[in-house]
Amino acid sequence: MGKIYFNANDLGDKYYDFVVVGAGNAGGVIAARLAENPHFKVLVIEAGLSDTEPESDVLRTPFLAGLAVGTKFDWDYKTTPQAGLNGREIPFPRGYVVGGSSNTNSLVYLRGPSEDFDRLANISGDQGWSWTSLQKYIKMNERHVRPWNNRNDENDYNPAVHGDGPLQTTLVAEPTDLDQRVIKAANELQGQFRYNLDLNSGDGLGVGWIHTTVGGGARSSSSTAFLKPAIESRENIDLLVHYHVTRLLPAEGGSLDFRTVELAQDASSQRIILTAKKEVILCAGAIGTPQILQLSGIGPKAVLDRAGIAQLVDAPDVGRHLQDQPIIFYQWRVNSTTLSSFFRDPANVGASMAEYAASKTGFAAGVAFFSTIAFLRLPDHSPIIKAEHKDPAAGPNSSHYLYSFLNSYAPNPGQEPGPTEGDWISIAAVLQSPTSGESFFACLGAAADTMAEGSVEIQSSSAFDHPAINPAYLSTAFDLNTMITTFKTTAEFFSAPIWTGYIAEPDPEITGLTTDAAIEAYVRKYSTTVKHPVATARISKAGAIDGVVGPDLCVKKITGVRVVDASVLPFASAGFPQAQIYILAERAAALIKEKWSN
Ligand SMILES: Cc1cc2nc3c(=O)[nH]c(=O)nc-3n(C[C@H](O)[C@H](O)[C@H](O)COP(=O)(O)OP(=O)(O)OC[C@H]3O[C@@H](n4cnc5c(N)ncnc54)[C@H](O)[C@@H]3O)c2cc1C
Repeated sequence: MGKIYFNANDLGDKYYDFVVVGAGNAGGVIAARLAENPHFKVLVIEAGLSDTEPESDVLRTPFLAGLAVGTKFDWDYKTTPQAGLNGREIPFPRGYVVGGSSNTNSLVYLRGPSEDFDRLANISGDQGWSWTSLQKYIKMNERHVRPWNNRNDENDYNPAVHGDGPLQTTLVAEPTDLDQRVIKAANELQGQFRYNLDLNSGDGLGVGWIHTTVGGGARSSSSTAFLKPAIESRENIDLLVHYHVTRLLPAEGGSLDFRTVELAQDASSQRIILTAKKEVILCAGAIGTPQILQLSGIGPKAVLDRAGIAQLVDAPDVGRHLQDQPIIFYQWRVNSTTLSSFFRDPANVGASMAEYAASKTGFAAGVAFFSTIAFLRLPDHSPIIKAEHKDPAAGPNSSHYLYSFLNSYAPNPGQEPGPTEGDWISIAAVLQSPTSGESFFACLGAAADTMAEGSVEIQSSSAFDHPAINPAYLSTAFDLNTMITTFKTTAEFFSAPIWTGYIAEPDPEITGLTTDAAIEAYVRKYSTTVKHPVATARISKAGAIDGVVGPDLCVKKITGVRVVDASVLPFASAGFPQAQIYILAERAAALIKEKWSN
């Protein structure tokens, strides 16, 4: 068995071939796969907490997915004031825990269009990143399992596109009336709203079921599926918890080999130095990775100068090109019962939690309030695409925006009833109807692509100061137009016969959204983050002067360091990033193993 350390001094004089920085979505996969070679010794260093800490039920219970935001398991970042959002600074969650954001996210597992991966192959000049080439990594990573109630879901997905990997994914256990209506509306409307049997097939357009990273009634994360099983079964992998990697250090003598990491528990504690024999693999995510590189003197000169860090390597794209999409909710009152009535009575939620605690079954064992999704495109001759002379989608079969349908009320930040901090009961406060005795449902609208590019920049030379995170939301005409379209096309979707008599009336604020100007005002007032940041250490072709890593994910201009996480993805994903990052990590691990196996 490997060991889990909470004190770096206990590592003694151990040596490691690989030091993996960050035990998140990618880091767990990289570490576990490398440890499959018994000749490799692997250390994973995680800044955040153990995922078995008290209160970690919030991580494991599917019903509570997303509620770790703002708790001790969250980095508690905020963006800079966003001009496109009326100057608001918005919370920018990231998992601060073993498992990283794969342990705190909303569980959606959707790989996105094959064109996203083919674009990655073209940008990097390595066809190994294409959808077709990646199939074996997709299949070795993920496995479809039935939901907790063993519902026969055979007609709701395509088994041929799923594999036999450790990561478990599942469909909704008890589809609701709303879910069934969404699928029926798709069949009635066809066209861009056509039903898509399995949105994980590489066909990323249309309306279909959401797959979630849940198995056996609990979250399946990179910790539970990869890292922990590896530590429990192998001698050659250790985990050091609650230590920040504060920077990478170059080898002595002016070499640009950066296989030495400096770490510490907090700003004032002793610095510890470790050197990887083979490689350091940065898996610290789209915020942590550019932060570590900049702290190490690898980044844009102006940013490093302002923070008082000597530039060792000119790498202008470190921290640049940050992409993340805006998201918003629209609500309608319905002539039917949705979960908002269920949530209104805390006794219902209490009973479900008790059942879950006893047997991992029941309502809390699944994601019951958003189980369907639509991936849609702007019209081919959209004036906004013409005006921009550019289409940010990866190709003609990739979406520009998406809807998800929530079987409950869902307020935007600042709308009532707002979330209360704290335990699981808060979800009832968030999702119940605002008016007693009535039922609501909500449509989540989000951009799938964005033209905005922001930045992550360190503000000081301390690894314990948060960097400035500027996603530049709604800073382009394209992004604004896309968000306005998310609302306008709801009318088209709700024109399907199945909705007749179901939708009673829009929420009062939605009633006023009759002009583009009114929708723009709503979108700027309420949009927040979809929480999918990428591209802050972008991949590019070998030898290209732009980008941070080459096609093998090694950091350009230096030796000894690779990056494997969301930061290398060159553009916002038209799917959901966790699936793409799992796939990226599988192939990256294979590349690393291949390099060092002889
Ligand atoms: C609340 C929320 C909901 C989301 N919902 C979804 C969803 O439903 N579906 C989906 O596909 N995606 C979702 N995402 C996004 C998705 O989870 C992330 O894009 C993905 O998990 C990022 O993977 P990663 O490996 O790049 O980073 P992470 O999984 O974030 O891992 C980075 C790890 O590095 C650690 N770290 C950072 N800095 C240091 C340092 N200096 N030293 C040591 N360790 C460090 C972090 O603590 C973390 O554990 C969501 C994200 C959040 C936060």
